[in-house]
Amino acid sequence: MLTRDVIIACDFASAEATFAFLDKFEQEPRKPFLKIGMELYYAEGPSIVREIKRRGHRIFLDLKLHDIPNTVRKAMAVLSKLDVDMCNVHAAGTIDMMRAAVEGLTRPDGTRPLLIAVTQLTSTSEERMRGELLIDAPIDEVIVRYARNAREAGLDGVVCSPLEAGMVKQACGAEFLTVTPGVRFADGDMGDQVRVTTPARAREIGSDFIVVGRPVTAASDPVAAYRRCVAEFVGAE
Ligand SMILES: O=c1ccn([C@@H]2O[C@H](COP(=O)(O)O)[C@@H](O)[C@H]2O)c(=O)[nH]1
Repeated sequence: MLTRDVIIACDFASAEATFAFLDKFEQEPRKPFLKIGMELYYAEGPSIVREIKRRGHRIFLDLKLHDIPNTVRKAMAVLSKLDVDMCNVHAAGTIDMMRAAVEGLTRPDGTRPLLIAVTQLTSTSEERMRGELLIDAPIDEVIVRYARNAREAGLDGVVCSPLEAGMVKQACGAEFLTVTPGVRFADGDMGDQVRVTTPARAREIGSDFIVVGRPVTAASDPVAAYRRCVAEFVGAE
């Protein structure tokens, strides 16, 4: 059983900016769990993963693979050599693609990082999903269906909004992970996110991990913002 935690999205353009940010957390008793996304990984490559790991952080490598099964299997086999704790694919790639991802990610000794699937991006509204993507179903149904597909393919959980964490747990079981971006403080700016809620509400609904970027990285005091997330979502330890 994994313990509820806050994951900081390190959406920075360079290693230099990332380490300047991380240096602020030197005195923290807990080493924050970090997410490395496309921007930082494409800028710096695998060395940024190794260096952050060397500093003792857990890493969610958020590259959201979405391609034909053979390509995803081979790409995941490469990523399996990086010592990350969690990585992901898009559930829209189908059950076959997700199964291929599991195969590729599994190391010769049978171990692998956690693998989760993005359901519908938290920046997508039901209106746009129906109107632009021509997916003609309630968004909650789509998310639960993608979560069931991910579970069938052998994945460990999904990325969804915290608003959907409860229904995913109900459909797929309490152990099936919900990793949830789309988190804002009650007084915060939504930016490009659509399906959002607060860290406190995410905890009530049952999310396992909240992923928080700009509310922490763009805060005037990022450490205080991170502590606020931990206090609301994890509570007293
Ligand atoms: O559906 C998704 C999947 C991934 N993300 C990522 O999470 C963070 C959120 O950052 P904020 O600044 O807190 O909005 C970002 O790295 C996204 O790539 C997501 O938001 N929604």
